[in-house]
Amino acid sequence: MDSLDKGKKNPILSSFSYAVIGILTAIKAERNMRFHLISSLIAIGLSIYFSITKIEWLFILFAIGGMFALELINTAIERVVDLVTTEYHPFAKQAKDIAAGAVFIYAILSAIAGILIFMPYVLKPFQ
Ligand SMILES: Nc1ncnc2c1ncn2[C@@H]1O[C@H](COP(=O)(O)OP(=O)(O)OP(=O)(O)O)[C@@H](O)[C@H]1O
Repeated sequence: MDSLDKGKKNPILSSFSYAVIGILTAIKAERNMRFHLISSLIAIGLSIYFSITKIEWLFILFAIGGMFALELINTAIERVVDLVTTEYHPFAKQAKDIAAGAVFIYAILSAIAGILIFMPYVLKPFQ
């Protein structure tokens, strides 16, 4: 049995544990992941504080989950690019910048969703 066959006895459990290891590795290595973690905790805290509706929770949870998923994919792309070359290559630049672009678009959308959801709750006492 070589090292890649380890854990094949329970494939569901092992792929779950690899996924958790991947998430923890990215949180440890990537500053952006830690930023998303803190932002997510703040968003969840505000959602509980303002007792937002079920539909609003759905948007918040999809914003958080989507952001983490995209940042993980972006990190994986960065790793693969660095594995292929640490030399300057225009395709390496394109791959990293395009993946970063995907994260950026989702981050903007998530921020807009957050503002649209929380703003009315914040402004309510002043109306
Ligand atoms: N091998 C490469 N060839 C050409 N350009 C590269 C290469 N590696 C990185 N770059 C460019 O440098 C920028 C910074 O790359 P880096 O790998 O530090 O990722 P990053 O965008 O700073 O993300 P993070 O901070 O999450 O690691 C990239 O966005 C890309 O434009």
